[in-house]
Amino acid sequence: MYFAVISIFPEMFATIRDFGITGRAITQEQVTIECLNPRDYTTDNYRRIDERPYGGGPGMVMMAEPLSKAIDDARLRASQHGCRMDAAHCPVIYMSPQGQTLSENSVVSMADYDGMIILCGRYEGIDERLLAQYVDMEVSLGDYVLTGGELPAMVLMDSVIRRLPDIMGDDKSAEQDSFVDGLLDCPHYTKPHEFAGMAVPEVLLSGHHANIAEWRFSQQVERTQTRRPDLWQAFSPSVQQAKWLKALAKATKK
Ligand SMILES: Nc1nonc1C(=O)NCc1ccc(Cl)cc1
Repeated sequence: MYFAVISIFPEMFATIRDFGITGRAITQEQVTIECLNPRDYTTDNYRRIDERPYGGGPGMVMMAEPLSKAIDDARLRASQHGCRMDAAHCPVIYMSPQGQTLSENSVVSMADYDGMIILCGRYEGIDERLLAQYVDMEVSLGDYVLTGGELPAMVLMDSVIRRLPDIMGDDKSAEQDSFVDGLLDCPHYTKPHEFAGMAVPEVLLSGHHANIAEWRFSQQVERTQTRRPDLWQAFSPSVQQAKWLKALAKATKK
């Protein structure tokens, strides 16, 4: 999958390029991340990418011209990487609190794209005419305001890369499917057997995989019911999960 990020701080993206699963996806050439700096598309001596806002007010606004040239170049490079250049296959995504809130479901569908071009804003905002002309999708991490779009862009790329095929190996399915089903994750334990006077739940040491799977599901149910009743309301169990729920209901009735 091809990612182009438009940002005045390209160095920030070393965070996902140089470490962990996202870094490995790049070395294994499953993922390409290119950073394009709008400053490289300016024509004046000061390499201006921001100006005072029309209508007055505090701060600066990012100018349309350098961003439009950077996005045009990103589109060219995306097509050279084999991306089909339309909104359904390689959208221009703008990270902002005004966008649609990111969820695991939308991450899963975005993993099907050939690529994406992610626009990272700074200052007070980006000239609206640039957004109108180029942006296919506005995405928000949540209702809080950061100093720029770079961290949101890295969160988006990290979550999408994690859902690409052959990235997470075979252990992905277990923990991943549970959350995608709309339940919170179960607790996890590892060595040593005892920590701070607390042991590990016996069932996890039993080697009884069916009981372990049922116990983990019951923990997910309990956590989701207590911490996220909204998710619990929306939850639709699989056939196996419905069987476990029935058994759980019986057990709690006794
Ligand atoms: N919450 C969020 N979810 O996605 N992005 C955010 C966010 O706060 N961006 C900060 C931001 C975005 C655009 C500009 Cl021009 C300046 C700062």
